[in-house]
Amino acid sequence: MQPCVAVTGANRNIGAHLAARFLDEGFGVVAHYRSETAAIERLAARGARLVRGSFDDAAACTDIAERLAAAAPSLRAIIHNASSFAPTAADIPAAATQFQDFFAVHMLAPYILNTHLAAHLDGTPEAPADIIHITDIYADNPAPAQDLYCATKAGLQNLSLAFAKRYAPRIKVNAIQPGPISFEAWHDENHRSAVLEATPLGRMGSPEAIYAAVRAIMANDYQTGAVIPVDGGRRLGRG
Ligand SMILES: NC(=O)C1=CN([C@@H]2O[C@H](COP(=O)(O)OP(=O)(O)OC[C@H]3O[C@@H](n4cnc5c(N)ncnc54)[C@H](OP(=O)(O)O)[C@@H]3O)[C@@H](O)[C@H]2O)C=CC1
Ligand SMILES: Nc1nc2c(c(=O)[nH]1)N=C([C@H](O)[C@@H](O)CO)CN2
Repeated sequence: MQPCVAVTGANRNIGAHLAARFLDEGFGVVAHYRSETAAIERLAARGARLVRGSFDDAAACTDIAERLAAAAPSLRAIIHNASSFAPTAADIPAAATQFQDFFAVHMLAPYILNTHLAAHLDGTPEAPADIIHITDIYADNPAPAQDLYCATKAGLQNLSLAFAKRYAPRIKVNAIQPGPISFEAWHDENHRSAVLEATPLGRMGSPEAIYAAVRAIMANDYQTGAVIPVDGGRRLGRG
């Protein structure tokens, strides 16, 4: 039977690329998504099983976890890719709402899904399964304008270390820290130029670079609790 991988936020960009590449390589895929997109329809047409839902609160995360478990009784890996990214709002009530939303998708959802799905991960001490959290280089060195996003990504990164201890030796738990893979529409030209100027490799990364890091972690049976930047050196700057 083909090994199966669950990917969250699989309807666009990096998540959609990860799911498509796992299908290319003959894995079964359970694709979680929130909004309908052409990319999620393409994954379904290629045989991916779909689980739709929004990580709004504990009840919603638990419901999604149960539907993921039903869709894939046996899992080789779970990739926590889903994420919300926005500058912190200027007023406190709006920022407080953002904080709850970022906490739910970046920390509560991985916590609940991992706790529910650990028994469905088909690892052994000799051949461990994988949980991979996609964090951000900003988890270690936050951008003040996105402080709430960064803080919850740092929380996810810390959960990676706790889960690495909790689920060893049957499951490895690692984090990947992307650098500039894509820009948001609200990133102006000055920001884009400044980011690339501060990136030693001088160019944007790609979703394929993240997929390569995912597959390298899965291929290494002696790596857990690792935090792996895939950022063109962006975290170092040039100075
Ligand atoms: N792109 C980059 O340069 C960088 C990316 N990263 C990280 O890499 C990962 C992928 O990035 P990227 O592809 O750009 O991400 P996107 O922002 O393009 O997509 C995020 C995904 O998460 C889903 N999502 C967001 N909030 C929720 C929620 N509350 N419940 C369920 N699903 C939700 C989105 O669904 P919907 O379509 O419905 O909104 C979408 O599928 C993320 O974890 C991101 O933080 C880190 C650093 C840099
Ligand atoms: N969920 C997301 N997280 C992040 C995104 C994104 O588009 N979605 N993008 C970035 C930035 O582009 C950054 O890497 C470059 O300034 C960070 N996180």
